[in-house]
Amino acid sequence: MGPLTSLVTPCLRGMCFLPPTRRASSGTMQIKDPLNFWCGSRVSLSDAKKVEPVYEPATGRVLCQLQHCGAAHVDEAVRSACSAFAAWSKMAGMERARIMLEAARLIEKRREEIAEVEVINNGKSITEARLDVDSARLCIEYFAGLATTLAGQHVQLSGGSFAYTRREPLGVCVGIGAWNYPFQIAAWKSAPAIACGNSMVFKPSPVTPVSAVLLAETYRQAGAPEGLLNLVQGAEETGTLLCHHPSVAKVSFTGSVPTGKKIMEMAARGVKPVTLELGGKSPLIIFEDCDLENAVRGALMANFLSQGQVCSNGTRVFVHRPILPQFLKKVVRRTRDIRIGDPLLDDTRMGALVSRLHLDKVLGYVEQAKKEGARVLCGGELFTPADSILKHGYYMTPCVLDNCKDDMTCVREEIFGPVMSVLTFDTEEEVLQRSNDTTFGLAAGVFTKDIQRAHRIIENLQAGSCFINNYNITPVEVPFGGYKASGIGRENGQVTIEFYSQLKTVVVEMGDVDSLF
Ligand SMILES: NC(=O)c1ccc[n+]([C@@H]2O[C@H](COP(=O)([O-])OP(=O)(O)OC[C@H]3O[C@@H](n4cnc5c(N)ncnc54)[C@H](O)[C@@H]3O)[C@@H](O)[C@H]2O)c1
Repeated sequence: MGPLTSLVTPCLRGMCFLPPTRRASSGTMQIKDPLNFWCGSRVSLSDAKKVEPVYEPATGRVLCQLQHCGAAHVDEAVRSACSAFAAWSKMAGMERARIMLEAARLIEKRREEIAEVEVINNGKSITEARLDVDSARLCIEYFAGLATTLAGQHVQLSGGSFAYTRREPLGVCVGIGAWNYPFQIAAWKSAPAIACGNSMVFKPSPVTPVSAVLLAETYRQAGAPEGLLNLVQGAEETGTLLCHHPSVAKVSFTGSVPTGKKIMEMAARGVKPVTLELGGKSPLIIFEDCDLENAVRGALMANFLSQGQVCSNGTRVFVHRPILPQFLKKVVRRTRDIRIGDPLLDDTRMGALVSRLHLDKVLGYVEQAKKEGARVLCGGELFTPADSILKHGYYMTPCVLDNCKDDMTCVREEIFGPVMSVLTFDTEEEVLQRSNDTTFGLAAGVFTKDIQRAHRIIENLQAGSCFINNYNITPVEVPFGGYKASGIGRENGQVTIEFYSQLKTVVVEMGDVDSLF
């Protein structure tokens, strides 16, 4: 595979894409246009707070230079969102829905282009990136439907008087995203926000700043007012400016627990509501009466999607002692078979981790696990694909650790890489106690054919997103979010409307005022 620069043609502004009949290849995309976006267009900063390189994980090559926003830029973006809010919040739900459905249609049309950009900036496989784009589109379609249903209540009072409630938007919402699902996170935050009549300023992770701008452009092309979704690029400093901005009504954050705590503290100072989607160290419990083939497939889905960089991953795999040998044999065989390599190829199942720094961190966790007594059954090593273009990419082999104990670092901390820790258990009571012995509470899963046991276990697991006989399935129609330190609030599902709107009560007097004075 060699550079194909002469074959590329621009399809989306600023990005070089192959014509629809050709596919992009790793190591060829150039990104020149600015990635900040407000007042309906991309903005180049002459006075950027900082400029730093963004990498292509598959090749280790610099993809573009990111301009970080300072206070004045954040203020411009928030003002842009304020002016869009004035128009958007007064539109009927049907009118908002129409624009959102058009945006969803445009995303479907551009599915391949967006997925390729995601792969090139994030390193995940194209197969997964396409599903992420689908999830983003479905989320926008789902909340477009809900936009038409927003309504209040009418309550009869005595003497012909009555009260009614109005479900109203909050104002300018801020979204701050992590790097593992860049496009999908931007959609999962903006869709419910705008369905409720809010506008948004979104800050992507500085590691993966490239795809969210395609979403902002798409809303605009679909007919949304200028400033409905704005993007400010940057890191901690830019995020802090957003959280403290006096015109911001709410902060919705996806990221790590330590950053989530800081966000909550900042929002508390302005008495702003928060949605926090944070990290996890979730248990997956496999009983001896399960369908073993399905349980093994579930364990792989629970650990190796997105190179293991998934918040809800079931990385503590508790296996009932009688089936441990069969489980390990099957899971190791399938893990060894995972095809690692160029994430833009259709048959690749595991691409590159997001950055050199993160790859080193994950490999460090494997070394630490070995020192603490865990046994590496497969993987956990640097991987260099045969294609020379990929030789500086951030690849590792997916790892299964056996002989794990509850107090090991690999069992207690979120590794956020392709590392599965296998533990054994004997009784239901024991596995429940051990599963819940964590400050996290994002997700949990159980494999068993005993339906009473399945529901009993799930009832007693302290986790917000649970699975019976499957894992990591996230339909947009159902709420997603965590218990305990894994978060506050929910994304997706009807309940999310409550996190992006507020209720006004109006009491209407039909008689005379009965004054006590
Ligand atoms: N629960 C979920 O839905 C979910 C989904 C994806 C990722 N995650 C979690 O995200 C983490 C990985 O993502 P990450 O490394 O990008 O997380 P992170 O916490 O380092 O950063 C997340 C975002 O916060 C910004 N940020 C950092 N410091 C800030 C501050 N002081 N004020 C405002 N913004 C600030 C970053 O620039 C980035 O955009 C993992 O812990 C993972 O579990 C959770």
